[in-house]
Amino acid sequence: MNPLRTNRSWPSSGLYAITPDEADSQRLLERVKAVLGAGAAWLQYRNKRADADLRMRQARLLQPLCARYRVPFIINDDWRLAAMIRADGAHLGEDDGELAAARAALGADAIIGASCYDRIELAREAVAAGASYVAFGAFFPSPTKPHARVARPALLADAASLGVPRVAIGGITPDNGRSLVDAGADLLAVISGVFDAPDPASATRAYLSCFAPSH
Ligand SMILES: Cc1ncc(COP(=O)(O)OP(=O)(O)O)c(N)n1
Ligand SMILES: Cc1nc(C(=O)O)sc1CCOP(=O)(O)O
Ligand SMILES: [Mg+2]
Repeated sequence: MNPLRTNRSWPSSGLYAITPDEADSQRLLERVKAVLGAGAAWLQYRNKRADADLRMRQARLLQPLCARYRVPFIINDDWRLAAMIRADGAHLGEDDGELAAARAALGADAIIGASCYDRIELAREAVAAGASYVAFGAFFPSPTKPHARVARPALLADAASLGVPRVAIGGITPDNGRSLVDAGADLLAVISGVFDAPDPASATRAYLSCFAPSH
């Protein structure tokens, strides 16, 4: 496991829950509360369908909950929103702006993640530009992003020497997650497997078993 390079003491392994495109803010809050209560390590606020106003309101609703559970609160796509509300970090993909600009705005202690898809070179560049973690995927067919590029689990081992936590994403279930942890993933990032489940708390607990020592 690679520790996060920040002065804050955040966990650097476990379930990284990512919110779904939920318009009903109260329902979102209840489901996130269940997931954090069941032991998710990190939360990313992601809502690709919301306008800027709803994203701001939902982010402000979830932020104190994360603080209460001592779970880092990461904003997807929009480092300016993260800076405005003083979130714990931001996640940036290839269309989401310059990582160095996000680092300059958010400061040294922010968690800034970078999508690296199926490419180790992107991960090297991201770490050089100040990324706190690198994310690879999709490892399995993703109900949320059916056309995502496909990544090989061996990438996770290739990225070990980068010295930052490695996040795996894309179609991860409680049944296939352990194979990625065994391949080197520090965090498993999941949307549908957690939030489309009838009981997100028990789904969360099922993911945690991917990190338990095997007998
Ligand atoms: C942890 C994590 N990994 C990857 C992504 C995907 O980011 P991106 O490629 O920018 O795609 P969108 O999420 O913006 O659709 C992520 N959000 N989180
Ligand atoms: C947002 C996202 N990014 C991916 C990538 O490969 O970069 S896969 C993905 C969707 C993850 O959702 P689910 O857990 O429902 O498959
Ligand atoms: Mg993005």
